[in-house]
Amino acid sequence: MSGDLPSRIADIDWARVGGNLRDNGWASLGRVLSDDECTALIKGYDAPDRYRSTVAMRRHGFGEGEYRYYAYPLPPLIADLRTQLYARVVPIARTWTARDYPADHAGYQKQCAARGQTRSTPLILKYGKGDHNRLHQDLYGDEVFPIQIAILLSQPGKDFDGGEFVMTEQSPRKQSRAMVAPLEKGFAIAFAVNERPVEGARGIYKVKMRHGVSEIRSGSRYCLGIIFHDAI
Ligand SMILES: O=C(O)CCC(=O)C(=O)O
Ligand SMILES: [Fe+2]
Repeated sequence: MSGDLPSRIADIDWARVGGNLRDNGWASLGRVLSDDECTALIKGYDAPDRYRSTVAMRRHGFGEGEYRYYAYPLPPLIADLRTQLYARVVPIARTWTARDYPADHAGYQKQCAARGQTRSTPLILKYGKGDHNRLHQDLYGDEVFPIQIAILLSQPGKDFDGGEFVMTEQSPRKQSRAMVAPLEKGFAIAFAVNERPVEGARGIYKVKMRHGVSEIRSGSRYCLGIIFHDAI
């Protein structure tokens, strides 16, 4: 892949992303990280001083597998991804909530801090054979930024099999809709954290979204999660 991170992010068709998010609650961003960047992040999984905590998913009923929250200050690549992606999704988030979110992530973090949310939320998840991530929403307090990003760090069909990124959407008076996002190593997806607005005949209503990962059948799968609100 070519170009530095700002040009890769600038090259994404953000109007299409906004349209896909509006219509389906998720959008592919295409390739955002190089193979080398993915591999370096995976290697960093075992460097404990990068992280503020490690979560064994089974203990909390979250599934099977493990994840780690990056500690502040974030590694430069993670910090750059978070601030640059925030600047692109914030106009979309404003149309979802009619809230005038700050234009830059530092400004938004101040609003999180004012509600007691100061702990970092970017995370790296690690799954082995038989692991999975139950359908959930990444809520870490009352302050919720409505869109988040995940970047797959491993290659399906080579590093692992199974382990698909799945989402459900629950609309009032309807059965749930299931969606599967195709991802490859270094590819990213933007998706709704908890709900998205839908324009109905009688005004706007909300549909509930959840995301998770189906069982990994073989190999190991790593994923980077970029959540824009901080945690209590
Ligand atoms: O491992 C995945 O693909 C999903 C990770 C996840 O739940 C997240 O990024 O919030
Ligand atoms: Fe998640």
